Amino acid sequence: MGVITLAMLGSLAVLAVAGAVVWGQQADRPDPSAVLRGPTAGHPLGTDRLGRDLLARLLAATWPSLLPAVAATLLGAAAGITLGALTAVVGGRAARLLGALINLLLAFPALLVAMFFAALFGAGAGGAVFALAVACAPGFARITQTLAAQVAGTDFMAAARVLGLRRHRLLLRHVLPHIAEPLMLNTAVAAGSALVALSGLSFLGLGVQPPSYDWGLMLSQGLDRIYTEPLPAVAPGIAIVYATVAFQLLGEMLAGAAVRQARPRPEEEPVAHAARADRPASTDHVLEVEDLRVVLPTADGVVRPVRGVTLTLRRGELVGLVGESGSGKSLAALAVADLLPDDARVTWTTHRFLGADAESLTREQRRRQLATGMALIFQNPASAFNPSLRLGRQMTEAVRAHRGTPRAEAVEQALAQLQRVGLPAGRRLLRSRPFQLSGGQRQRVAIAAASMMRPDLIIADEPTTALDVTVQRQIMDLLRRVRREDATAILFISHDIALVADACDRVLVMYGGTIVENLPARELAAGARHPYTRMLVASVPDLAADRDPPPLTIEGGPPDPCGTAPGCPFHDRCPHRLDRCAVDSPVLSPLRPEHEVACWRPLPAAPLGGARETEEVEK
Ligand SMILES: Nc1ncnc2c1ncn2[C@@H]1O[C@H](COP(=O)(O)OP(=O)(O)OP(=O)(O)O)[C@@H](O)[C@H]1O
Repeated sequence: MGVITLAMLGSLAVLAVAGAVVWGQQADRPDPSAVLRGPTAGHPLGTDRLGRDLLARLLAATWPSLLPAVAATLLGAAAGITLGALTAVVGGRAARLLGALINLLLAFPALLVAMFFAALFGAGAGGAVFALAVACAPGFARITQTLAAQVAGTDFMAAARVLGLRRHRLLLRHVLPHIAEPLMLNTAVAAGSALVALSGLSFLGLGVQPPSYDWGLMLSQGLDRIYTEPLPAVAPGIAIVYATVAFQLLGEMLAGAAVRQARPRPEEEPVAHAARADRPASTDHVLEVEDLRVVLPTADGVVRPVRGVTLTLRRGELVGLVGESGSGKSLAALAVADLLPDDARVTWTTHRFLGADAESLTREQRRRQLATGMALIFQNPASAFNPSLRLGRQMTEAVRAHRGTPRAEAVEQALAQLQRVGLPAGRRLLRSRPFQLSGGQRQRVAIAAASMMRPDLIIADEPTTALDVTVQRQIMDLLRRVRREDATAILFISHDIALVADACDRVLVMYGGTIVENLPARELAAGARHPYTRMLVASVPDLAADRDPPPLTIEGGPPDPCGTAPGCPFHDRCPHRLDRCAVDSPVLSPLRPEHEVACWRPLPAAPLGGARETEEVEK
């Protein structure tokens, strides 16, 4: 498509530049002896009423046909984009007024607007260009407004506003660069439409006026004798279609290039989705995942945020997943829930949920199994709910869709769940919209909604991080209640080591996309054997502890998620590393029942005094 598009655009560009120079004289030379001729060898498209060669006129008209179309598009785009983008940087009332103005302008059909203004500005090429620019500006304003609205709410815009950036800087530096790509595509496509519209205006006598001419005027003049000589009308029609298709293809090509740039193909990895037959399915195991890997394409190459995660969750078990930011906790969880974007490459050797291998299910069976068996609770309860829908509808949606539960029964179930999470005024709540609730209430509703299907597994991705400390404990207690009463397994992702140690049964410690230690939560403080776990625990500040020396910090930074270096991911930050740590990757191996570690040199168990003492003893 790229080659064809470039060939078409190239031919138009050559004709536009050379057409008037090469064929201009011939196009304007009258021949009284050859008036209104049909196609002959000398005049392949025939002649007009002054005996001028129509092929020469068609080729010479490339420039006067294309230039006004491109000019009108650029003018309309500049006006529309400015209008639309302003809605993102001006304040509330001004933005609403601008929005209303855009809606008002859009209410009139573009061609009617163009005809009105063409008549107002006076017939002629200049008037037609301005008329068309006015007509296409609202379309650009609308798409820009929509795109800019997505940028307006971002954190970086908020930060830029806090920094006191002026509006034009916000516009030029933050808004326009983020939405430039779709606008360019739109402009290319709009140029084709502008050509058709301008030709239409010339056809109607509102555009180019004789003795000037463009394809639209030639089409109009050829129409008089279309039944006797079709070519004089058909040929300019074909020229208009040809140029319009070239502009449309340019838009398609730019769109394709944008998508490819955003999603380069991830490298093929030799990991197959082959289930391991040597591990029998266990009904006690809700989830069994082995060697889970995620590869994500980005503009700078592929990242490998999850690099061989193996985890098992038993029924009713509350398992904490901890690790520093960027270690791949969320992506591993989303991969388990099949919620990663389509371009993510997810592989595993075993993925068994509720005893069924993922490969043995059809797409539809798997979708249904995940929808009914698994629920997710996200960090930000504000974005977990659709702000425009009442909570009742959102809470009952899944049971009604997947279980066919009648509405009244679903509402009763929702009320019972709300009661259980400590929100007794259920009926009023079900009629509320998410923004009417506090963060803690919303997270309770999220837990109630997650429990509606009585799922076998709840993945809670930092459900307490956005809440204050007292509410955090309440939410944690709720999750424990849910798992106790429903025997639901819970994977609890958190940065709060103390909370995890206190509330969970087992802790998985993640570093650099792999699980480096799996141990009972009660042993986290004193029994951790991996140096990273030990340092992670030692870096947690304790209100009761002596502040001198200050809490430990782990020197260095996390491994590059794009890197492919061998060895232990923690080796360059590890004070206990051996030579082999840089070259051999340790695998998660049992030290004793219920305790696994991926380390070539696990530390000795710490004395009862805790991790900090061990660090000091070792130093
Ligand atoms: N859509 C994405 N495209 C490319 N890289 C991504 C994408 N999402 C996440 N990453 C990268 O993958 C790595 C792991 O991200 P993930 O969100 O799983 O970390 P995390 O351990 O959950 O961190 P946090 O505790 O801060 O939420 C990070 O380096 C992140 O930058």
